[in-house]
Amino acid sequence: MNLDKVLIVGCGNMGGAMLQGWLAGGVAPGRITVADPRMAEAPAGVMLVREVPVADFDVVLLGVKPQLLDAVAPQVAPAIGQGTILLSILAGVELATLATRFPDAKGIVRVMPNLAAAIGRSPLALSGQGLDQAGRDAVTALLEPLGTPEWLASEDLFDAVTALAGCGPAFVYRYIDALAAGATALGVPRDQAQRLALATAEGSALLAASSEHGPGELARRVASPGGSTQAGLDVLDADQALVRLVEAAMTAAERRSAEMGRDARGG
Ligand SMILES: NC(=O)C1=CN([C@@H]2O[C@H](COP(=O)(O)OP(=O)(O)OC[C@H]3O[C@@H](n4cnc5c(N)ncnc54)[C@H](OP(=O)(O)O)[C@@H]3O)[C@@H](O)[C@H]2O)C=CC1
Ligand SMILES: O=C(O)[C@@H]1CCC=N1
Repeated sequence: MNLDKVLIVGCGNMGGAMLQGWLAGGVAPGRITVADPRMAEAPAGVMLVREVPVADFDVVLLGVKPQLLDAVAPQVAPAIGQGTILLSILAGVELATLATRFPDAKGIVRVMPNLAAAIGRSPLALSGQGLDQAGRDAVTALLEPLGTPEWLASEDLFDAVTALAGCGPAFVYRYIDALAAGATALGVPRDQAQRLALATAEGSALLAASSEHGPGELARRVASPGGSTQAGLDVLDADQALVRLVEAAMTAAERRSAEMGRDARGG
């Protein structure tokens, strides 16, 4: 299946990151049209329009806020022909909700990426309806330049996966800031602490990604018995303090996704 012509509707933070990732990954700019009312300019070769054109696209990527679904759906519907696959990155909004707004789509796929799509390093969780294996394979191939697409066993996992893959970078950035703030409190100059915290996070993630060992074993290798790392880990691990805090944050994010989905369902 040939997914040649792509329309991005709403090219803000996340749609823009996907556009950047596709171009960096070698997708020809002439394949992509962007419909966004206020985007200042599109990268060279990408067509920028202010309103959704009446044309058949192979793929329409919906990149607006979930709360705008009902306002945008009538504008987008004319761009969806019998052969069009709709990709939605809208947090919370279910396949069934999308199907009522876009009944003509050949297939509908929810995608949960994150901002690292811009550098081809995003997880991309997928759940879809209406596509055969060839269609799913074509969607996977289209998304591969953005990172690591993987299909979920069930759409029921989507809000949980949103809390991880979609929101996750913000949680990681908070942790990097917390490392820097911790060092600043110990007297390290703020800008130096920020540099060291970022380099620590970058090196640790790259090492974990390329290591045969999991994060637990890597942490064990950092922590000499009775040493300074173990003293710090004892604080993070006491009463599962860090795990419980992160679980609470992810639960809140998951609930908010589900709530946005319910709001969109009722629209
Ligand atoms: N940000 C993230 O990291 C992630 C976001 N998402 C999902 O991505 C979606 C977009 O989020 P995000 O990129 O952060 O939001 P943004 O507000 O940055 O992007 C939305 C874009 O849509 C534009 N827009 C508004 N109305 C229309 C319209 N009628 N037609 C076309 N474009 C329109 C907005 O323009 P203007 O600003 O001028 O109104 C803006 O450029 C959300 O549904 C979110 O759930 C999913 C994963 C991660
Ligand atoms: O905050 C949000 O709702 C979106 C979904 C995942 C990341 N950003």
